[in-house]
Amino acid sequence: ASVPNANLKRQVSQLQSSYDFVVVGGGTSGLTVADRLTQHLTTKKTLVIEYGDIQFAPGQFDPPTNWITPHPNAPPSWNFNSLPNPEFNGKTAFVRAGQVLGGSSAVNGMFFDRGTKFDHNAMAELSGDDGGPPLTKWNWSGMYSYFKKSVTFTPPSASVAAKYNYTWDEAAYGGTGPVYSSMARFQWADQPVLRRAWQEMGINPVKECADGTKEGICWAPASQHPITALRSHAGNAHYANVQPRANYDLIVKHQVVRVVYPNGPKSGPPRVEVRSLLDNTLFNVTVTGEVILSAGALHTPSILQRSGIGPSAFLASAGISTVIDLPGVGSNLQDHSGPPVTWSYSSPYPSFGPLPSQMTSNATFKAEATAAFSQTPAEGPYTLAGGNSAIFVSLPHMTAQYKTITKKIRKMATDGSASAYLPPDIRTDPAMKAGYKQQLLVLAELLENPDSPSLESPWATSEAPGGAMALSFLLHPLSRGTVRLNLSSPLDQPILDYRAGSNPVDFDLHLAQVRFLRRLFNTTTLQGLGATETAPGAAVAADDAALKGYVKQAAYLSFMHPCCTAAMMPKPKGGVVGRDLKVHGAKGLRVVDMSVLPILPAAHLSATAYAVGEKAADIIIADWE
Ligand SMILES: Cc1cc2nc3c(=O)[nH]c(=O)nc-3n(C[C@H](O)[C@H](O)[C@H](O)COP(=O)(O)OP(=O)(O)OC[C@H]3O[C@@H](n4cnc5c(N)ncnc54)[C@H](O)[C@@H]3O)c2cc1C
Repeated sequence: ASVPNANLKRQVSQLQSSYDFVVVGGGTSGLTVADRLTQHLTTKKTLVIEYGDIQFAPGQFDPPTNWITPHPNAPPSWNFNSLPNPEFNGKTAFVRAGQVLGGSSAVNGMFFDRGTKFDHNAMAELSGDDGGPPLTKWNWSGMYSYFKKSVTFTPPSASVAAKYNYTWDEAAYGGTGPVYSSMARFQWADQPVLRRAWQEMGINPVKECADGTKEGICWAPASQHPITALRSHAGNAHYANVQPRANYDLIVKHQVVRVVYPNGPKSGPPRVEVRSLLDNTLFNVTVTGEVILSAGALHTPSILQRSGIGPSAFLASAGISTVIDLPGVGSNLQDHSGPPVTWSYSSPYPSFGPLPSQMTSNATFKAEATAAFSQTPAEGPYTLAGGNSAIFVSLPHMTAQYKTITKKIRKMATDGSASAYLPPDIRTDPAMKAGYKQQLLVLAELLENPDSPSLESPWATSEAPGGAMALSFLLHPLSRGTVRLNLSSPLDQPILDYRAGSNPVDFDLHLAQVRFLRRLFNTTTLQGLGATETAPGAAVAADDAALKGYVKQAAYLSFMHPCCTAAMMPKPKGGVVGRDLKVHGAKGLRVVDMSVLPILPAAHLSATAYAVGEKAADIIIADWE
């Protein structure tokens, strides 16, 4: 990585006496906002305060890793283990978040897709869209231009496109944003096998999945440079590659503890209390314009709670005086989750080649892969990152019984029984109940829509230890978890209570997904290869209770997409921010990161984090210009 040439500070003494804007967290959304603010509001000074350091390479999937290498709970990532999930036999969710300049975009799988127009229209409905100014509309038409703006897309060469049958539509792109989006120049040998099998299951290839519709088989670009295939992330795109700007300061290895309103939250902006990770000293940054919280879905709610903004009962238990009682802070946690189906082939798997296991088992293959990546343009397995294809399937295309499921959801929403599934400490709160009811009604509509995917199965390869697998992602979960401060150590990572499966309808959805994916084993392609199902197995799948047992045992409870912990919904619906992203009742304080989504989209989240950052920047610039 190039050495950053903007104004890097490592000591508090190097900071200016006050800033117009302080962005808390130099991650995916935060650096997007900081870049745009400093570019357009040239007389205003912006400071980014980042917990991690500048540590750009290697990220996950970058050489010299073995394609997927576990990271320790240390920079550049935080690892979280959630509280045990009783509905999943006490299993914990393993979640990771970026702890580095660039945030999670610097460590993620680089799968670079977008949600659907149905997702974003649903979010707009939940945000309380009442026909206000276009800038604060969060429906698809209010978001699409920001998805486009945030990236520069480079189509694959004709030969690469022909080799892998890549399809795309440049009309979905056309922006010149500093984040690169391009197609891999490599696929593992079994990739086309699954693609053929999915088509035999009636899942049709979609030419372009980034234009608001994506029900079918999708190619997604990766967030990587089109020639070098190096990871493109917020740290290099929105900071290191920015020409020096006198109004753009960054301090790294400092933790924002909280925001402080000395005269109450109506007389903002607040000052920002910061802790040096070098010597543990505390100091305040004076802000004259706004504080923008962009610490990600797991840390933004922690900062709000330490600031006295959150569920008052919880704050009282933590010994923190309530500044604003906002029960939604950290109370709407969602993530993608689900079990795989697995199989083996009668002939030895390596009749396909190459496969990812060769990265660890064959030193020559790995050396060749490393050399290929250094070519111009880069070639080989390292250009694929975590993979760039997936199926996205709607509930009506998975099961004829879909209306039984959506009827159940509507019933529990309208008769009020659903509130029993909310986290215990906010369960009786009228605003949280009203908001959850609306979320469920909106989700029932999404789940019923034959064009709105509710299952994703991503694949770069089906190879897995001991055989082959296809994962299922529950794209629109109904269960809600919490992020709460660790009372014995409130400056540390917060406590995550995923509460996976607390709404029982999530199991109906998991069961429908597994049963649908098992149809793979009846396809001519997999039968022809002698595929034998290893899990869950026909006997288990035939029985609801047994299959539920399998889901509990085999599910991954996080696919690293935590969100929605400071939801953009009205205050009487349990929301934390309005459509202008301002925290309800707090002057000079906004949230701009994946916390603000009210529900998960049918997508991995980084493209959405950039688009939200771009849109937020325009909203803030319009307010201050
Ligand atoms: C391992 C992994 C794999 C993933 N795979 C994909 C994928 O393939 N495709 C995809 O689209 N998405 C993927 N995601 C998700 C996606 O990258 C994130 O959802 C998105 O980048 C989040 O953006 P954000 O701006 O909300 O937060 P982040 O980008 O995480 O930024 C938050 C920043 O705040 C900093 N911070 C936290 N607390 C403080 C504090 N108190 N003071 C100062 N700074 C603080 C953090 O260090 C971080 O830099 C993955 C995520 C992970 C972790």
